[in-house]
Amino acid sequence: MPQTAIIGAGVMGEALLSGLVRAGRRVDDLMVGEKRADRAKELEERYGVTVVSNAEAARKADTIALVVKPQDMNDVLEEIAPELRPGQLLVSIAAGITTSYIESRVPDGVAVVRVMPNTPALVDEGMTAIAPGSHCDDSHLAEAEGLMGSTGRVLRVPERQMDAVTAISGSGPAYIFFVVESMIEAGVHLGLPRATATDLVIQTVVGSAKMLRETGTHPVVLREQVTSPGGTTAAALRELETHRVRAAFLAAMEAARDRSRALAEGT
Ligand SMILES: NC(=O)C1=CN([C@@H]2O[C@H](COP(=O)(O)OP(=O)(O)OC[C@H]3O[C@@H](n4cnc5c(N)ncnc54)[C@H](OP(=O)(O)O)[C@@H]3O)[C@@H](O)[C@H]2O)C=CC1
Ligand SMILES: O=C(O)[C@@H]1CCC=N1
Repeated sequence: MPQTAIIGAGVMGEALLSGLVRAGRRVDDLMVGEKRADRAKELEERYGVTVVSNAEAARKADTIALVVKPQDMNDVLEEIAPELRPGQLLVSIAAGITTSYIESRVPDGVAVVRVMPNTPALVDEGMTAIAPGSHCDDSHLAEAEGLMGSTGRVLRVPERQMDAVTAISGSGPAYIFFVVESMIEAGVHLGLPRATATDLVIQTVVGSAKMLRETGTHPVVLREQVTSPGGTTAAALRELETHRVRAAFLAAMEAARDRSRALAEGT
């Protein structure tokens, strides 16, 4: 069986590893590149996966997922480049790092796919966008799709859209958790016990997400269904507009897109 290595076993690296294991990938066909001994032991105990040096991962694996921070990417590529050979596939999860950045640091003929997942991958509800580099064929894209498909949905996009994707779905879960946090605090302000407010908000978010996915109805229509004339929802939405929440979301996601672009320049 083809061997897959994951270099960088933090939040997303472990999300990918656990997704592959849950999806039935044989642990014997997986390996992890991790430099910290205590973390390596933890992963070996939790998943039964073999932890190796980055160089060994690069030498042995057919597909190598690069799951380190953008700021660590150059060092990792310098370390593994001498071990790489044409025909191998690099799948990069790092925000902002372009396929051309990676291609210029590895031997010719190594295929690169850039992907942007999100943390709901941990519960198999991830959203990943994937974009091919310049030496990719369809089998490389299909391999990356299979890898990321173990943790949720996968969408192919042109690479020029990746910074926007990062701003929307990559960082997206944080915005939703921020809204949830704010609604729970508001419930507490209104006199609800914290546990009650938490239950109410979480189920409201889960139910609303399910309606969006299962009905396919436009969010504006779903919002209008909740908004009775002269009622409570209209009063609340008016406050959100007065506080320019819609404009704040636009500005926030433009900032995330711009930050993604800047990460490639190492700033
Ligand atoms: N978190 C998220 O929601 C998302 C993150 N991403 C991207 O995923 C990547 C990883 O992010 P995240 O998992 O959150 O970050 P983490 O900091 O949790 O994980 C990065 C891991 O890489 C390890 N690492 C650093 N240098 C090396 C090296 N030379 N060799 C092997 N391992 C190394 C770190 O180890 P140590 O701690 O010992 O330094 C750490 O375990 C980033 O590029 C990010 O842009 C993409 C989508 C969503
Ligand atoms: O905040 C970040 O830079 C990473 C990329 C997308 C989500 N987390």
